[in-house]
Formats: sequence, structure tokens, C-alpha cells
Amino acid sequence: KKYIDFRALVKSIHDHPGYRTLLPTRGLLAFISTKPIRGITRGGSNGWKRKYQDFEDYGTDIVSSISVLPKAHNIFLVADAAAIKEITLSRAQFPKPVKQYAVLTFFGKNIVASEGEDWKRYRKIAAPAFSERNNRLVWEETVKIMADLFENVWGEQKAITVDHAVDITLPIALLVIGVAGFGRRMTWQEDSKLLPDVFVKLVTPDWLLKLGVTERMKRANLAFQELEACRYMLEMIHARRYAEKKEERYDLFSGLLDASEEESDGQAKLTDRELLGNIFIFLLAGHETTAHTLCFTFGLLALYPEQQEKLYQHIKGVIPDDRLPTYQEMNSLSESVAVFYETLRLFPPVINIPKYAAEDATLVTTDSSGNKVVVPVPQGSDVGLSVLGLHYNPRYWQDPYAFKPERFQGDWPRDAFLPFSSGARSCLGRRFFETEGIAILTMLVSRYTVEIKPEPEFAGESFEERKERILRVKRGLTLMPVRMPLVFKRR
Ligand code: HEM
Repeated sequence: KKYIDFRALVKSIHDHPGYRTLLPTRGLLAFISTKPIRGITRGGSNGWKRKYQDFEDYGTDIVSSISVLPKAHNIFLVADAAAIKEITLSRAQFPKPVKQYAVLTFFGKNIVASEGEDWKRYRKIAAPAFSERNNRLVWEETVKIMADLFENVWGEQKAITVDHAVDITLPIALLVIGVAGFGRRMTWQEDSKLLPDVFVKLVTPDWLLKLGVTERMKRANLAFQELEACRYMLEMIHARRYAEKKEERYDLFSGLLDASEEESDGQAKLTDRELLGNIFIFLLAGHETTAHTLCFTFGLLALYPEQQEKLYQHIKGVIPDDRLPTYQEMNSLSESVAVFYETLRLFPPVINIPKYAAEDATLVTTDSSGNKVVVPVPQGSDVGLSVLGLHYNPRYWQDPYAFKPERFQGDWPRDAFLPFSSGARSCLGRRFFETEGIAILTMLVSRYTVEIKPEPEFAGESFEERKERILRVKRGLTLMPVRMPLVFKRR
């Protein structure tokens, strides 16, 4: 029976090239081996290592992966820019498989983990919160946070050495989302005192990683922390909603509350639980992705001092004196944007974006000889937008493994750049991140150089070895650096 189902599935996709394995690509069985074993498994957590390799091997930018157990199943992996555009523009035809996001819903339903009417309502309420006024707030508060770091934390020190740069980037991102996301201004000295400890702990990647593996068990253990954080957030909602004097506020939380209070048909647009779910998801989405991207950026600049110098000279060209950069100057800081985009191309926090075919469809790609290939996508097929495959696809990016921020100056293949997804379900916080990131990078690089921390045990390594060590990644909810030992030296 299994064999017949498998043959039928192969036939239904016209035997489109790709993996044919006994074991599935998701779930525990997928992790029996990290490497592919012909006919048995595609290899769990193999995506980072293979990048564009599967597409290269099978000679097509859409690869199928059919497995037999526990039941015949197919997933299409897509690294073709035009096909990805088609998929992300057809939200109804290729929706999100929300089941895969269940882990993100325990605080309440939210914009990231929903589809259909619920998602439409969340997006309509959430989108206005990411306003121009909010962006300006992000910029101004980020500049203050960085100035506070330099003056009151790093002070007179000539060099600041860290064993892992996330020890700096996670708190920066938390302080920014605290004030521009929740209207809670914190300083470096008091940082987590204003947010309860559990709340800070909740946004650490380890928690979600573990939760993902043994969901039910961890849920029970987390019940207490969840309650604490829930209580805290509900208090925040209550306090803000019933505050006597309503001030003008432009943080995301206030934006969400305002939009949600406009009643339609006598009903609040978001229940308290939905507010909670969405607030939590902003915190999660805005914290880890940002901190890890910043960390990779610093690591790359430390590895490529000539790129760092180029960035420094560009910043000095825009802001020649020691004053703080203004929001208006952000648009002139194109070199900072190029450095971030190149970092996000090489290390996209989300390496695969899942969709599925809600109805029978076809996708078009080309084979390695440039011939057009029409791929039948039967209803129910899983479709994975391979962000890594796309970002390392030599068809769009020359010398794809090299760090070359200059490729983002001038004309570049926009459809082949997917770190924030695209179409209706693209990242709402993209501008939030870019504003925050540019402010941080500009402030830091204009005052400090970033270098790799010298460690005697690695004294004899070659550049390639060092690069591999510094840029090692692990996968949690998003892609993260394993250990990035850096030194920030005052210029
Ligand atoms: C480097 C930074 C970031 C990256 C790479 C990133 C990436 C992404 C990606 C790939 C998605 C689509 C996920 C999917 O389809 O499953 C997404 C969605 C989303 N992101 Fe981000 N994100 C970043 C920063 C932020 C920030 C700072 C916020 C908020 C403060 C944010 C809020 C959101 C929201 C609300 C969605 C859901 C949009 C929807 O489904 O309608 N993101 N992000």
C-alpha cells in the first residue's frame, strides 16, 4: 500500500527531480542522520550545510522531496526567484501551514501563526502601529540607548572584550523593543528590572528550542512563567487602557491598543488574549532576529577590516563630526544598509518559509540547460521557500559565498532577496529592524573598531579556519551564531 501511494505521488508530480527517501523530512525521524543517506533520509538540519547544493545536484531550482513513512508525502523546495514571487503573491493559493506555528500561540492567537480571516483582522490592526512616527521613535531611542552604552557602561575603557557578541546585541535589541515596542524606557543599569525576569527569560532562544522538542512536557513546566508574564502583560494592557491622561504614544503596543479599541459592530476588534498573543509575538519577532543579525554583522566586519574601513569612511562622509546621527540622515547611510543586506543574504534568520498548495497549481522554472520546466503542484503539497537556496543561487548572485556589501549598491536582483519573506505575509517589522540596525551600526562603527578577540589557542589558524570558527551557526527558532568572540576598540 505504501509503495503504491509512493508511486502515485511520484507520478502526480511527473517524477520531478529530487529526493526519494523512506524517512520524512520533518519530525524526529528526520533527525536519524544529519547527512543524506541515499534512499533513506534527506538528512535532518542539513539545510544550512547544503544551501544551493540540492538544486545544483538535481539540475533545477525547484526540487521535490518525496518520503514514504509514515505516509507518502511530498515537499517542493523552491530556489527560483520568479516561482517564489508567484507563490508569495498568491496567498490564497499558497497559504501558511499554521499547524507548524502552533508553538507560537500559547500566549494567544497572533498575526504570525494565523491565516485567513483571523490573519486579515490582525494585520489590519497591527500594520498601522508600524508607522512613520514609530520609526522615528525607534531611531531616536536607539541612538539614546547606544549613547548611554558608550558613556555609562563602556565609559573610559579603551577596549571592550566579549566572549560572545550576543551578550551585547541581545540587551540592545531588548532595550529598543522595550521602549519602541512597549513604551517602557529602560537604561543599561536597570534593564530587566522593569520587565520581570521571567519575561526576559521567555524571549531567550533556548526556551523555544526546548519547547519545540518536547512541547507538552515543557508547557507544563512553563505554566508558572507563562502566568507571570500573562499577568504582567494584562496589567500593562489595563494600565494603558484606563490611564487617566492619555498621552500621545507611538510605540507598537499603544498603536495596537488604539486600533483595537475602535469598535466595530459593538465588539472590540481584539480580545485581551489576542492582544496578548500579538504583543508577545512582536517581542519575539523583534528581539532574536535583530540581535543575531547584528551579531553576524559585527563578526563579518571584524573578519573583513577593509569593508569595515569602507563603512567607517562612508559614515564619516555623512556625519563628519562627533554629533549624534539624526533620523533624516538615515536615508544617506546606504553603506550601512548594504552591509546589513549582505549579512542577511549570507545569514538569513529564517532559512525556510513554509507554504502549502491549497488547490492544484503549477510552478514554472528552468533546468540547468535553461529549458523551461512546468512543475505540477497537486493540492496539499508542502512548499518550502528555500531562502538559503535562493540567496546562494549563482544564477542571481555572482560568487555567492563571498561577503560583498557592494553588490547591494545600485541595481540588484530584488526578487532573489527574501530574508523578510515577501507579498502579503512579508515581515511587518522590516523597517523597524532597518531603522534600529542602521542607528546601531552607525553609532558603533563611528566610535569603535570591531576585531576578532585574540585567543592563544587559535593563534596558528588560517583565515579560512578563523572564518569558519567565527561564523559557525546553530538553528533554534531562527539561525544563530554559536560563539562570536569580539573586541570593540575605541577609535
Ligand atoms: C532581521 C530582522 C528580521 C527578519 C529577518 C524578519 C523576518 C521575518 C520573516 C521571514 C517573516 C515571515 C515569516 C513566515 O512567513 O513564517 C516575518 C514576519 C513578521 N515579522 Fe519579522 N523579521 C525581522 C524583524 C522583525 C521585527 C523587528 C518585528 C517587530 C518589531 C517583526 C515583526 C514581524 C511580524 C509581525 C511578522 C508577521 C507578518 C504577517 O504574517 O503578516 N519582524 N519576519
